[in-house]
Amino acid sequence: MFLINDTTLRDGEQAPYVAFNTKEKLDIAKKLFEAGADELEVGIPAMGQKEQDDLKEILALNLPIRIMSWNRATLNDLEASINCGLKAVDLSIPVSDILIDVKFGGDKDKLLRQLETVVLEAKKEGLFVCIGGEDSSRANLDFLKEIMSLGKSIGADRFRYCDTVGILTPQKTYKNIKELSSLKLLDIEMHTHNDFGMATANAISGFEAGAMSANTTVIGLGERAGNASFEQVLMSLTRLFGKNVDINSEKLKSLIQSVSLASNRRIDTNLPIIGEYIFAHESGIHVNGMMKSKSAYEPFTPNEVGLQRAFPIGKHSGTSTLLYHLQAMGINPDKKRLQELLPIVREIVTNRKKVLDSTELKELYLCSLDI
Ligand SMILES: CC(=O)SCCNC(=O)CCNC(=O)[C@H](O)C(C)(C)COP(=O)(O)OP(=O)(O)OC[C@H]1O[C@@H](n2cnc3c(N)ncnc32)[C@H](O)[C@@H]1OP(=O)(O)O
Ligand SMILES: O=C(O)CCC(=O)C(=O)O
Repeated sequence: MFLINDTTLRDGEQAPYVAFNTKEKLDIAKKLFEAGADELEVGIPAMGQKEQDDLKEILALNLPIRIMSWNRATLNDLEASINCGLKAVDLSIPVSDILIDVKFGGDKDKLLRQLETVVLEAKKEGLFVCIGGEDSSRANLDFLKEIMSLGKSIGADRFRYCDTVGILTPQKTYKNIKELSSLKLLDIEMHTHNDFGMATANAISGFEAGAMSANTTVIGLGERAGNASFEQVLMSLTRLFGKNVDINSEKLKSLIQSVSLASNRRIDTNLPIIGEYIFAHESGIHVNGMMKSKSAYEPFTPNEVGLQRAFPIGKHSGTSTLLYHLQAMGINPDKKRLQELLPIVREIVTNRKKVLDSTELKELYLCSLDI
């Protein structure tokens, strides 16, 4: 069982120039649940009253999934979470030498003592505790093992392995997670960043190596280049690894639109899983194949993600595309004429940088009959 713990409402909102209001947060939380998220990380109580009020409203939705907050591993942050009524917390602690220097003046003993105190307090309150290993990918593996052993001995439930600055590769992820997961100390959660475009691949690689869950964000929103994307991880798990999620395409589409609007980020037309053009087949050979079998050039169907298939009439079209459009308008064209039309279509499209619509094609075809 591999869980998706979505952090659109925490790390996603940390993306520069992004700020969600309460209504947007509630809408996104509901839609994340409906689209298949197993758990949600929804905010940072230490930010103050407004954030705490929002968190309470999200909890009041009573979604039947785990709702978590993000906290520094401090008693004050923990207290703020407890006061909100949260039953699950991520307690974050730096684990790489560079961040231990920055945040704990290099004092690992102090760090371990503080972590122990705060985890024990959280467990005393009956909370589910995930230890967030900030900057795990730049940390010494032996130190991670020490943190995980300590975590296990004091009752923590999970360790979040964070690729905080996004420097992992799938191979390195696999090696590190395999080594840590084989110790069977704590369940491991992947938290991957996209600085080199590998966040989703690294999350999946962690899963293959024994991690039990991954943080995601819708449209990959998040710090700097963002996080592993919810829709990419969800679809990869269901389509490539057989995870049993009933993806509701309408819900996915509506979730993505909500996050795009609330974050003021547009969705690239070629964005995997959800980009508007990812089922637009222009190349002649592809269209020819698609006319014979719908799975010829598609890894999954557009309706699974609420998109539509298209066959634009463009520079790379072949006669199959022209035939498809003309037949749809009740014309049974002469194949030789279609061959003659191809260079004309290419020239028009290249000159004006815009594909032909089917009416223009019809006119072109009918004109060619008059010549
Ligand atoms: C990798 C990540 O994504 S971590 C999550 C980061 N997210 C955010 O920062 C978004 C929300 N943050 C905020 O609203 C504010 O930064 C607050 C409310 C949390 C804190 O604000 P301030 O009190 O003004 O502190 P400020 O942000 O300047 O500094 C953070 C402090 O937390 C300390 N700190 C950071 N991480 C940790 C940690 N995991 N455990 C303990 N202390 C920590 C820092 O060392 C610093 O302490 P210092 O003041 O003694 O130098
Ligand atoms: O410590 C955590 O739980 C996550 C922190 C984070 O967002 C990161 O390391 O990128």
